[in-house]
Amino acid sequence: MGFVLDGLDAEDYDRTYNDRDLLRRILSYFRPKLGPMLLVAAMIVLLSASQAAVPAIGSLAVDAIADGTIGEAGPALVAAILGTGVLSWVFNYLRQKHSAQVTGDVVLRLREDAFDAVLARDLSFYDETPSGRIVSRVTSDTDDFATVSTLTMDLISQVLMVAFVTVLLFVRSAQLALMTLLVVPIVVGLALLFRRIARISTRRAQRSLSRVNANLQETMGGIAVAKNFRQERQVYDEFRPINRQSYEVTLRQGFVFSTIFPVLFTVAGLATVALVQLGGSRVLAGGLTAGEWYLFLQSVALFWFPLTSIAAFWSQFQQGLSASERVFALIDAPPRVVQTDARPVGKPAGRIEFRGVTFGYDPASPVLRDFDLTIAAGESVALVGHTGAGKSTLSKLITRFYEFQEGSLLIDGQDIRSLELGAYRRQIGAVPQAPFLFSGTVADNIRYPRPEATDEEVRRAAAAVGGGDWIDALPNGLLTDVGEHGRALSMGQRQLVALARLLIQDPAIVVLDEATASVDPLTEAQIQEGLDTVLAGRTSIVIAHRLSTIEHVDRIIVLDHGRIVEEGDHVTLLARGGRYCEVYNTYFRHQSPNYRAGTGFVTVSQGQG
Ligand SMILES: Nc1ncnc2c1ncn2[C@@H]1O[C@H](COP(=O)(O)OP(=O)(O)OP(=O)(O)O)[C@@H](O)[C@H]1O
Repeated sequence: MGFVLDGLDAEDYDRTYNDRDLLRRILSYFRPKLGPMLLVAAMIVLLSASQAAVPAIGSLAVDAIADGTIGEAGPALVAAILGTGVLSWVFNYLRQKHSAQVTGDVVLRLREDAFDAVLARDLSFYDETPSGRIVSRVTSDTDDFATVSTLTMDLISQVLMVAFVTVLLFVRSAQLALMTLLVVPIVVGLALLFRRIARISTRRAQRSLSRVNANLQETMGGIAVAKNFRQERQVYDEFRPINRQSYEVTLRQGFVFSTIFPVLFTVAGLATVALVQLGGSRVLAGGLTAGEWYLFLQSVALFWFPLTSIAAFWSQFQQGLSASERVFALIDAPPRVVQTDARPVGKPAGRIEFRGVTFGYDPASPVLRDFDLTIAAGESVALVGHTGAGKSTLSKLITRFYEFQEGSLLIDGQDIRSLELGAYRRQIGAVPQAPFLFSGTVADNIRYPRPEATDEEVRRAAAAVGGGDWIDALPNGLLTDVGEHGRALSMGQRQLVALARLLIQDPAIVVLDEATASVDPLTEAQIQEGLDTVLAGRTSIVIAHRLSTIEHVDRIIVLDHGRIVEEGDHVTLLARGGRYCEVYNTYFRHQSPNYRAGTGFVTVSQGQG
């Protein structure tokens, strides 16, 4: 279907639940609310009965007029109509109040479960799923689900009212009642047929909307880059087809839904004509009273009302059902990182061994093949190599953000899969290139891994990093507000905060992706000093971008296309003139204090590579 449906595929964790499972799942959310729901149900029954009483009283009035007894019966009938009006209002008020409470509670729990599931997802989930799509599952999808429960209660109420009217009609004339019921199978058949089509087009509409959300979210995230490169036009041009697609899909959904009404109204109109004809001839023949005839006409009209409103609600109903399906799929998505055991971790020494590890983001094209590497406890290792060599991939496996396909990864000789994941992660200090700071103060951010850390501990950690002078440079010291994502701090300051945070966490293993952005020499020196403090006594794996790091570490590992092509310390490797020297010439040479453009190249031996 070309453009209109492009990119509207399901997420790979999406699934289709059959109606029974979906219903069972939905009901499981309502079960804890059984008490208030029974109250709502009682109110619905009473409300429907009092509404159905109105045409019944009307038909008594018509009969009373016909046989001339309206004079005596009139006041009682008027009082009955008024009474049922007041009662309807009271029942309706109680129903609305309690059903709003039930729905609100259910959505609250559903949203908590969805958010909990999102937090539990592996990092691969976030790499693969645009955050806008996740946001729309947790927010608008749960809202759509709320609409379903409100609509369901409305529908039940209407259907009950029809049931009461039908009973009344049966009491007065079985023949007319049976005539009215004749149309039910036709309408139900049509509605069932329509249901399938509606569900498909609704699902597409939701996906297209979440594509719009995802695009907006990404744009906001990268707005600084877009503006810097004057790409506003291109960003807009990318948005337009996605927005257009949402328009087309929603329009198509509207068309699908609008087909049901003409069909239903036609059937309803034809059936009403037939019924009026049949019933009218019976009245003329004297088989029915005028009151029965009145009740019959009212019933036919009432009968169509819930049936057409089922169709009218169908779109929202379908929307809510497929929304709930999407939320459940998110909640049920199986984790990729699977632990086989939950052995206690304690304080590991920090020995890391990759044994024949094969891993690919897409298993069909591995990034690491049969990879072996042993890092001793307390050793500091720098990973270097051209972009895409697999440096970050190694760190993502150690942090257990991704699941490898073959081989084993041992921590202190124990299979990484057998460890208690939460405890293991607490022993891993991972620092990304651009450390993320949460809104709050510098102290809040340093305390992040251990909220119970005292002010004194926080102050000591900050002071231990780079001598602590950087804190004095902050306008409000440790109480300086870092702004959204830490934007109020310089890149260098953010890195210093991240290092102090590591000291509070006190992990056994540090995995650090060094920032590529250069900072001023003073901050650089503070960061270097901070690193020396933070890495002392811990196993560290640094994706190195700074000359001072590669000069200081115990061992440098040169990676190329997921393989180790050389290893050793800086001096030995430089002397060897191999692959390391190529990498050095490209990335590190210019950082030397003696660097002058065009000089300082290290000779690479022929035949290397
Ligand atoms: N989330 C991902 N999904 C799919 N492929 C990925 C993903 N992350 C990395 N890759 C691929 O895996 C390979 C290794 O990437 P990796 O990020 O480990 O390289 P790197 O050496 O850290 O590079 P850089 O220095 O640029 O960060 C690359 O070919 C990259 O395209």
